[in-house]
Amino acid sequence: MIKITVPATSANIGPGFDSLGVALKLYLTLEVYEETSEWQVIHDYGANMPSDVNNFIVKTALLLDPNLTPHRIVVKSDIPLARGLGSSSSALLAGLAMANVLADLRLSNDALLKQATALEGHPDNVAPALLGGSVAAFYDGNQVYHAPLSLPKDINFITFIPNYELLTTEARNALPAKMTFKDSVAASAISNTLTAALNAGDFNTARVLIEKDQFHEQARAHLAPHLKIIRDTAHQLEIVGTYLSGAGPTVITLVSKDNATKLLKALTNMALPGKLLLLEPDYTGLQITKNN
Ligand SMILES: Nc1ncnc2c1ncn2[C@@H]1O[C@H](COP(=O)(O)OP(=O)(O)O)[C@@H](O)[C@H]1O
Ligand SMILES: N[C@@H](CCOP(=O)(O)O)C(=O)O
Repeated sequence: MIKITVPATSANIGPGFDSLGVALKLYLTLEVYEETSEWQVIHDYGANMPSDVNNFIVKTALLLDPNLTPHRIVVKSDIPLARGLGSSSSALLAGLAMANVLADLRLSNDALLKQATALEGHPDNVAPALLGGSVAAFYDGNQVYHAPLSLPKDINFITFIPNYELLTTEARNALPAKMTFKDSVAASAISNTLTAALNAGDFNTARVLIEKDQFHEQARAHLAPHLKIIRDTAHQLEIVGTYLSGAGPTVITLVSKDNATKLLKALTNMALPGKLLLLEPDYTGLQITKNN
């Protein structure tokens, strides 16, 4: 049996639209069993998720090798679908990694990252899901340039996952078609300074900049009205560092360990419709193990 494990991811981290992301300790696992005459996908996502060759994971694997022999595979995941925690990237990477192993293609991580980014359209989920930790990345249509970002030691991600789905395609449709030159300069300056602050270990500057996105949050505010509510609640506790995770609707606040309990308690008392989790970064990324 081959087991592939892929972490969830939180993309953008505020102002790093389509370029910053972090892997989190929630996982999709794909177990690959015996060869079969047709693809069989065992999962508990419900009847709307295909269980045959039309399954997204199988379709992705077949893009890498159309002649792949069908297998029985089992998918289990703690990553909620269409919530802004990178479920599609985890499934996509699992499919690519499965094809890489089954067809013995021996693609490097860089080659896999390029394939995954080309399919996903942006590298901010697939790069940290593959490599672990936090990553800054840029895809020029040909190559993925990427570099690790430092995270403060003992950082926690207080994560509110609303009980409704929001497809990334829908949330991308809400984005403006254009930005002025002046606004683009300001928005990228914020993002650049955030990455420098994180790599310098200056969390006090970083957490303020995390809330200063000018690329996407405002345009998506109507799709995730709880972003403002959670940010305001955190501010009342003097906690700064709340952002829309990926395309939403999940909202995350980056906190030090001492602030985590305080914020969790306040948010629990508000009983917003959804799930609250305290997550930590995953520093390992995609893993493959083989058991005979
Ligand atoms: N494990 C999976 N198996 C098959 N398809 C998946 C899986 N995870 C995600 N998907 C597909 O990706 C879609 C969600 O992707 P997307 O809208 O980008 O949201 P997310 O923020 O969770 O990545 C799902 O509706 C489903 O079609
Ligand atoms: N940069 C993308 C990130 C999408 O992440 P997801 O987890 O919501 O798929 C965007 O903001 O559209």
